[in-house]
Amino acid sequence: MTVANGTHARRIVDLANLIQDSVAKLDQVLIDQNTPLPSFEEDAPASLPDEALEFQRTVLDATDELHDLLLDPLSLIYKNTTCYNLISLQVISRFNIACMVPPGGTISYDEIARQTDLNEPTVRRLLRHAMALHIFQEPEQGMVAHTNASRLLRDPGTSAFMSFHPEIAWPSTVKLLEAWQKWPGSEEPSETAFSLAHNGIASLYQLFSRNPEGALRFAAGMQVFGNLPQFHMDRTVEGYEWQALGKSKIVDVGGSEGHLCIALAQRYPDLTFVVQDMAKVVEKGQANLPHDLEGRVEFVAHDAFFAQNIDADVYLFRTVFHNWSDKYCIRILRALVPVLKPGVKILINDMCLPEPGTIPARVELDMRCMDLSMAALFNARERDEAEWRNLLLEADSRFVLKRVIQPPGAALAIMEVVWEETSLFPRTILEL
Ligand SMILES: C[S@@+](CC[C@H](N)C(=O)[O-])C[C@H]1O[C@@H](n2cnc3c(N)ncnc32)[C@H](O)[C@@H]1O
Repeated sequence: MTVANGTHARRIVDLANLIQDSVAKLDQVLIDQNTPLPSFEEDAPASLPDEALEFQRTVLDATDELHDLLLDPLSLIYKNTTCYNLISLQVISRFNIACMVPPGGTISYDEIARQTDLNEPTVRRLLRHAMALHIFQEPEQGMVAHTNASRLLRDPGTSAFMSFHPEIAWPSTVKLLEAWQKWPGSEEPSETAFSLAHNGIASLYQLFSRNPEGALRFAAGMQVFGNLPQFHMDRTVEGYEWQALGKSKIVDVGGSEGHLCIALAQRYPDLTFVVQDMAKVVEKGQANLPHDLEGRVEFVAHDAFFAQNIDADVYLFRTVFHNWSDKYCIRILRALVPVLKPGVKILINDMCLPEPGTIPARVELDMRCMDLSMAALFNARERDEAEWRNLLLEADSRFVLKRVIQPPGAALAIMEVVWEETSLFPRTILEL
């Protein structure tokens, strides 16, 4: 039971004090750096200075917890049942409404309606809904202006990033229960909520192979997704002792167009890289490689399910395994075996789900949403430490998870796995 001076009562006061203290420190950084205060205004800065990020995180976590603590449970349930945000966001991105609103100016609902196939009352109700999310504002009756968030949506990549949930994730997620009931326990990437929602199109990859324009838009959106602070590549670049690897060769399996390897190569001159991905992807990466990295970053088309044929000191997998069920992850891991020697490292840069309630709820919720998203799209999952250990053991007991590094502020952990040949029960690719 909670009494007025009991645990919960103290918790709200503790949280309030923490918020006050952290806001004061954050404010001091802004004063010292002569940076404008956070606001929703169109010209407000898109991010806080690096020195303020730790205080920002503390305030966000504490205010969220305080907010939820002060809601009565019925209101907490009500808050979490909303399903309407995505409809206004879908319309904004479908009609590219952010580009209709002039920077620094206004446009009427009527004029926006004329540029879409919607009528004025519909546009008004949708945009007023978005305004309650701080996307657009109505500085005078009937006129629409930007906030800093809506102005960001003028950028095609940001618009593509926003459209992913209303256009792809949402229709799939509403089919998740149906998919689980239709194909209980399935690990197949074609037996998914996504395929139910997209008239039998087997996977996201198949959808994009039929729709190259959609594929480009998705790629642009994913690039912007990578700018979210918790997914930023810098967390990986700074979060591991890359320097201590000395003169090492790293193969980045499923490394896309090589953005991580390029960032690592620029920062750590002793390292060399091979980026492996599908042929079309690596072709693009090769074409865009900065000249000064030629010879240090190589691109090779390689299917991760086929036996690895490049000898290296480290095999890196960044957000690759979360796209696959255990069955397929095991195949990818076993495909490495032919080239592995004792001491070779496998670095897995992917989420390592926390024990429930051990990290701020806001951060945990994002991770658990990503887990459900992987289920809906790929029949895949995010994994906790025990699940990672089981997966590695199942693939081959010589894969030994040595460390789970959680870089500060990062959603993705860096899991250091070492190939050890002293194991009692080695299993190799030959047993597949
Ligand atoms: C979620 S993305 C991660 C990309 C990159 N590692 C990063 O962190 O930005 C997964 C990548 O795996 C690649 N991929 C998918 N199937 C593959 C396969 N069979 N062999 C090699 N790469 C594959 C995709 O093309 C894509 O670049």
